[in-house]
Amino acid sequence: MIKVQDYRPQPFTDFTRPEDVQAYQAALKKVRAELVGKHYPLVINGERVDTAERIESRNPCDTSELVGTTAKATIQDAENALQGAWAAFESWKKWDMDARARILLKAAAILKRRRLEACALMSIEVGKNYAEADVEVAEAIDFLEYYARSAMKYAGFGAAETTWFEGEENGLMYLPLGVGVSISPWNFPCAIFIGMAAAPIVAGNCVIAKPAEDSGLIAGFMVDIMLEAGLPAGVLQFLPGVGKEVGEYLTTHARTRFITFTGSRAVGLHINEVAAKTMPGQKWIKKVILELGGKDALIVDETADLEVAVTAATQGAFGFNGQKCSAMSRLIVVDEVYDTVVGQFVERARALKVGTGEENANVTAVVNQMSFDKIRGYLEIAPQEGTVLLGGEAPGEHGGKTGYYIQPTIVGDVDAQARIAQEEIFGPVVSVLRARDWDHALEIANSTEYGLTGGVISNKRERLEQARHEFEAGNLYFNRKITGAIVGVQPFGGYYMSGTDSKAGGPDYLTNFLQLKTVTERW
Ligand SMILES: NC(=O)c1ccc[n+]([C@@H]2O[C@H](COP(=O)([O-])OP(=O)(O)OC[C@H]3O[C@@H](n4cnc5c(N)ncnc54)[C@H](O)[C@@H]3O)[C@@H](O)[C@H]2O)c1
Ligand SMILES: N[C@@H](CCC=O)C(=O)O
Repeated sequence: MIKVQDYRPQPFTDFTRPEDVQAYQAALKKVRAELVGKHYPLVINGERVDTAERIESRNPCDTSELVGTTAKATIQDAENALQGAWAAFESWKKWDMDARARILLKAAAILKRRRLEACALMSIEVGKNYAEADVEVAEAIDFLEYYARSAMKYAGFGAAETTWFEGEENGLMYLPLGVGVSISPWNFPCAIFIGMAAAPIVAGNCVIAKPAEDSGLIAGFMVDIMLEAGLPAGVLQFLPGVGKEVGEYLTTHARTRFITFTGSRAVGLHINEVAAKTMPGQKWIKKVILELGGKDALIVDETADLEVAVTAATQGAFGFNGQKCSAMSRLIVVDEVYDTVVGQFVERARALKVGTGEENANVTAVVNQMSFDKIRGYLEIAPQEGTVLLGGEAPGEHGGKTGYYIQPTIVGDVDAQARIAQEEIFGPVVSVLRARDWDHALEIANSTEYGLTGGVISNKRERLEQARHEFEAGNLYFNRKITGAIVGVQPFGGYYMSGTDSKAGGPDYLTNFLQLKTVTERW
């Protein structure tokens, strides 16, 4: 058995220290010199495979800048990746669990050394500011370290307990599923991309990883680290491509054993539907793991510490421009403190600095034209659905740079059933809802089809206990922000329309990618 010290999450960098800011700025220069402009081909069976067409990755904070390109996989590439992964599975499934875990631990060590480069690349590719990028790379390291250790629980015959039965030996063993496809979003393009690949891989599966179109470079960077760590050919196939093309091909394929998907509700539900249809020659029921969107609420009651409330609301709403499934997009405040809380929240948000990821602004540009247009659509209906207290405009430029800039926006007195209170906007736009009292606030919080994150700022113990049971959220937080789950500390995932509650970074996450076999021998 592998000998490692207990898992401890990575500490975050303190960017109030000038030396840490300088180190980050040096990394930005290094990345501009060495990674910007780079092209990442596909990786199939350990070989770099290029394609005639390419996917461009542009800086959302300055769309004139081409950050780099990836290959654009064809259907034939997807087929080759799938067949190659099944061939690799024949040997990978026989590796000892600790040998597989060692590769993740080595990848974590490499990423620790290249932490600043990964951060800087995300600042340029998706517009993360320093702290957001730093926390994400810490999470990526944590996923590798945590899943490597979790894997040990599932090694060998008898890994899960059975009851003694006279005259027989009975035992359970965990087996990998086979080859699966991992489809990831652009908003956590390092941590979620690698977490969704590393977990099935350490469990003995082979994975075709399809990154989001907007974040192929950081994904390619992570694949290079996994290969450098010693992952054998074919175990991780890197397949940047268009979701509707290669994603669709693989999710409907008879030889796909499992699909792990993180992204929008619409695409997730579509995948769930097509994956449920049995294709000719298919000999299993596909396993589908879905992590989808949210319409996450924070309740502030009249007993709350208002400073805690305003800080939690500001961080939860505007961290990475609200582009988190966990973002606070509904602030529910009881009438008695509504005006005070909302007034302070608006002032705090007004002070946020808008700019580029590289400038370390609080709020940067949203990821792409589609997001920009979608959010603009919500800004147009906002005045009919409430009172716009802050922002409300989408200037599309900042400091002379064209980019997908949206003003931090707060809309007050929104009805709980309004579209901006029900639909995921995925941008820096918050709906504030007035509740008569605590019971009404909880009722409003539970009035969407989602169930991802939620929070309560209150000093009343009975209410916190009630919320513990009745607030419908996969991740519930009291007296703090509702974003920023840490691997192993706050296993993450939602239920209802937010997903299958698989709890990434949790103690049972690897069982999503394992099947159990009972073996009995009569003596
Ligand atoms: N619950 C979570 O843990 C979690 C975490 C991060 C993001 N999200 C959600 O992700 C969404 C934002 O990410 P996004 O815009 O990249 O989502 P998206 O659904 O547009 O895309 C996600 C991935 O799916 C692929 N895809 C698109 N169409 C496909 C198809 N027909 N078949 C197969 N694959 C297809 C895309 O190429 C991309 O790689 C938000 O809704 C957010 O809440 C959820
Ligand atoms: N796990 C992240 C959210 C991931 C989705 O975007 C958080 O807890 O804030």
